[in-house]
Amino acid sequence: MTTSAIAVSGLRKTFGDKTVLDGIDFEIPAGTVFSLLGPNGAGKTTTVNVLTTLIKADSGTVRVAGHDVATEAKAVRSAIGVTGQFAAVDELLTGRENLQLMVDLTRGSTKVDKRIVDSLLERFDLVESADKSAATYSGGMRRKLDLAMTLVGSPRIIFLDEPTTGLDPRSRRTMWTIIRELLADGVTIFLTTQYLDEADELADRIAVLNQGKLVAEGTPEELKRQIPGTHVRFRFATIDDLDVAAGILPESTRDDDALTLRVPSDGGTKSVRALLDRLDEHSLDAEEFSVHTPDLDDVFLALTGHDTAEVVAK
Ligand SMILES: Nc1ncnc2c1ncn2[C@@H]1O[C@H](COP(=O)(O)OP(=O)(O)OP(=O)(O)O)[C@@H](O)[C@H]1O
Repeated sequence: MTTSAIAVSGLRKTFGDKTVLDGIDFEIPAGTVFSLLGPNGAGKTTTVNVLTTLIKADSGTVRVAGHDVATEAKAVRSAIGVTGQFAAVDELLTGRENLQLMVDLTRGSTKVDKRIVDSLLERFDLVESADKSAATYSGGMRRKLDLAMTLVGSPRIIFLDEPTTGLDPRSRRTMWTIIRELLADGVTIFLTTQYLDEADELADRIAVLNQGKLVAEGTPEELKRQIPGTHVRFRFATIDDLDVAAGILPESTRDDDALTLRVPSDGGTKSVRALLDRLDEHSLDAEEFSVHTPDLDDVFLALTGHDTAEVVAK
């Protein structure tokens, strides 16, 4: 049985007369990565804050790890880990001391648990700086330390609010590897990010938040198929075959040099099969065919209404 780690229904939140979340619904199966995308100010952090019990929703139900965030906040808090945009690192302490403090708080004991601290320092590539004060850390090192601190209590659900913002490519990769390892351990991850390639790389499902509503939800592939620009490309053996095919598929555009036809399509199995059937009716075989989808940047721009014309023109 698949259980939902997080279930959100009819979630609304207003600040004064500004409606930030206007009735949103989603479910996240346990052991998956869900990524919430949206332009600045869309309400991503507000969503994270409601789900992690930091602020109360105006209406709707939110269950995290089976508990209601409004009435069972304590149970929710003990099941989750949160790494925020503003790292919870204490700058006066060293990296090692920050981690140790978290161990002490989590375990309710002052006994030094050197092994978990050392293994986290190693895992996050922080051994060399472990005994330097966190004030000397770069933004990226601070983020890594912050996530390491989140992992001390082995939470089953982790909220990562823009975990790689400001990280150099190598640190981003380290983060991605760690996120994948967590996933392999069955942890559920709620990820907000401004990097669409990150969502593409890591997320099982993506939701796009715009003006208080979820304007799209699906796997990265499903989202890419929804927007203009998706097409099927056929390559033919001869110019004669290309001529015939262009007659059969008048909606296509042809490239005589490459012997290819580009046919607008949602790229789904049904549509591709229908195209192949139309060629088959004329006993025409393509040498090869491929489905081309726009990348997530295109999806994001199209769905959130920014620069749609530019996307369509591609
Ligand atoms: N405590 C608050 N009081 C009033 N308005 C708020 C409060 N918190 C957030 N907002 C407003 O709610 C909207 C959504 O903010 P939120 O931080 O959730 O967006 P976001 O999608 O996380 O944006 P970003 O990508 O810039 O972090 C913004 O217009 C913000 O100004």
